[in-house]
Amino acid sequence: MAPVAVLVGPPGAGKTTVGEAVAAALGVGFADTDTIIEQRAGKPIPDIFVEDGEPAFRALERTVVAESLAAFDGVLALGGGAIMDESTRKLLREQTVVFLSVELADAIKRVGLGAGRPLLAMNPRATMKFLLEQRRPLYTEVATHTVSTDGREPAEIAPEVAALLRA
Ligand SMILES: Nc1ncnc2c1ncn2[C@@H]1O[C@H](COP(=O)(O)OP(=O)(O)O)[C@@H](O)[C@H]1O
Ligand SMILES: O=C(O)C1=C[C@@H](OP(=O)(O)O)[C@@H](O)[C@H](O)C1
Ligand SMILES: [Mg+2]
Repeated sequence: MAPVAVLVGPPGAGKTTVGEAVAAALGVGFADTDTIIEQRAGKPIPDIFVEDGEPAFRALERTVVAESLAAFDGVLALGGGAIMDESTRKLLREQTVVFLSVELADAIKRVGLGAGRPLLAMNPRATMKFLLEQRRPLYTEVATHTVSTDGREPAEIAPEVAALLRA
């Protein structure tokens, strides 16, 4: 079993929002690894970062992503940093992976002051700029499809993603 598609991209790309709409359009299930992580940990992501530290979050994320890739057959959204892990990138080589791209201006507009995203809690703009530059090659490496989201609404992006998955 494998997901119909895996959505990757930076925070604010719309993985969660667009992913839900794509799954609905295709009539398949939707899952977000961040939600599964929160269920497993029994607390929200910011609390995991503060109480257990980022390495503990990344370890749980690696496990949840691997399990979901093996067992889930709908549309799967990953957290923005999941692709930092080399073993995760390796697993993604066998998957249909849609990179939702977003540039700094729109990403910042969408995540605001970073509420609920602990990495962006301080200096959201500088941090986002760094994350985008550091991760862009990794998103590109794992992507089988790339869809730009800048200046576009989810209502326009989701049908485009659904269409390319049907093709
Ligand atoms: N294309 C878009 N245009 C405008 N706002 C968007 C778009 N995609 C997502 N959003 C909004 O941006 C915020 C972050 O979206 P989300 O789906 O959580 O992104 P991700 O999961 O990639 O971090 C949400 O408030 C969402 O409603
Ligand atoms: O970019 C990251 O490292 C993270 C992105 C978040 O997911 P979204 O990309 O859905 O915001 C979430 O997994 C966590 O806060 C870490
Ligand atoms: Mg998300």
